This record gives sequence, structure tokens and C-alpha cells, in this order.
Amino acid sequence: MNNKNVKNIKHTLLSDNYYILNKVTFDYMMKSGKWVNQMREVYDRGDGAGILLYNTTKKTVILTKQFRMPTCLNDNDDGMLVEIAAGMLDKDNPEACIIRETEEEVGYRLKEVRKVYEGYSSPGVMTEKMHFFVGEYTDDMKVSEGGGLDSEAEDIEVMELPFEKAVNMLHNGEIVDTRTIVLLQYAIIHKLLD
Ligand SMILES: Nc1nc2c(ncn2[C@@H]2O[C@H](COP(=O)(O)OP(=O)(O)O[C@H]3O[C@H](CO)[C@@H](O)[C@H](O)[C@@H]3O)[C@@H](O)[C@H]2O)c(=O)[nH]1
Ligand SMILES: [Mg+2]
Repeated sequence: MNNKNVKNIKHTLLSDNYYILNKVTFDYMMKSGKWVNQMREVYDRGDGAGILLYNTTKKTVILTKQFRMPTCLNDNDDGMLVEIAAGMLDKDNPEACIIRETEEEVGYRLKEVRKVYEGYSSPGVMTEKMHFFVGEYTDDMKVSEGGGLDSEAEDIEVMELPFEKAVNMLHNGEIVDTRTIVLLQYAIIHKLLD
């Protein structure tokens, strides 16, 4: 931390049941010069990486579908969410993480990936920074059915679909995962599948 307008940062652990939730209090100097004491609850579950897998010959992309309880509690009736392949870094670097997660979740062993963005997922609440990749896949890279790790009770449906269909799903509101929106827009802007 390097900000002269912030001092007296104190962490109080609220939960370390699975990941870490802290209450963080600090003094913050407003633009007016007045110091105010503020409190934020901050959830720390490490950083993540996600990838848009695309095939320029078939003009397809690979996405996943899985149950996401938090979305179910907010407007997503059945809790099923269409997403890019993604995972948490654990102890890996972002590139190693996304190559591992791609094989676990969708069954393709990638040789190369390309980092395109890095961004905070929900900066008011979470520490998480997300590393965004794109990667070209071909049929001969398929090594398994994917689906996620049984040991983590992951139950992931692999969806290979025409890019055009994915773009329609983006525009008609079927795709509501922000990370997936970001990478599909990247693919459109940079004409990855033209
Ligand atoms: N028991 C238990 N297990 C959990 C909990 N939270 C996560 N897990 C387990 O941890 C696994 C993490 O799988 P990953 O593939 O590494 O992560 P992810 O859930 O796909 O996360 C990705 O998407 C998130 C967006 O929802 C991102 O926040 C994250 O950085 C990453 O990109 C989940 O499948 C689940 O089994 C929890 O509170 N309790
Ligand atoms: Mg995942």
C-alpha cells in the first residue's frame, strides 16, 4: 500500500471458514482534507484466470455451463451459468493455472495461450484480480471429456458452439457472466474468428 491519504489500516478476521473474510478499518483523507474512518468487508479468495477457447477453422468457441449458487440467490432462477473455462490460481502462475484448468474443465491440452487483460473482479468487495486469456484449440488437442474434478464436486458441461451463436447469446442476455462477456467482446473487437 502506498497512498498518503490512507492510514491506520486494521484487519479483523470475520471468517476463515473456506476462504477469508476480513473487516478492514482505515482512516481516509477526503478531497476536502478531512480525515474519515471507514470500514469495508473484504473477501479474499486469491486471484483467478479465465480463457476464451476458439477454433479459427471451425469458427467455434468452447464455453462451460455449471451451477453457481450465488447467482441462484440473485435473479438466475436455475442457477446455471454459461462461462469461459476459469479457475483459481492456487499456487500456480496465471498461465500454468489456465492451461491446467482448461484440461480439467473442458478436456483440451493447450500448447499456447495469450494473455489479453488483467482486471479486478469486484473491486468494492473482493481482492481478486482476474487474468484473461485467449487460446486457439484444435480437435487433436482433446485429451479427455473434461467436466471438472470429482474431488471438488465440479460438474461442468462442456459446450462447443459456433462463435456466431455465442455472440447471439451475448446479445440476447443468455450470457450473463461478466468475464465471459469481456472475452467474447474481445473476440469481436479483434476479429479473432473472422
Ligand atoms: N466446499 C466448498 N468448496 C468451494 C467453496 N468455494 C469454492 N469451492 C470449490 O472450489 C472449486 C474452485 O474451482 P475453480 O475452477 O478453481 O474456481 P471457479 O469456482 O471456477 O472460479 C473461477 O470463477 C470465479 C467466478 O465465479 C472466479 O472468482 C475465480 O477467480 C475463477 O475464475 C469449486 O469448484 C468448488 O468445488 C466453498 O465455499 N466451499
Ligand atoms: Mg472453474
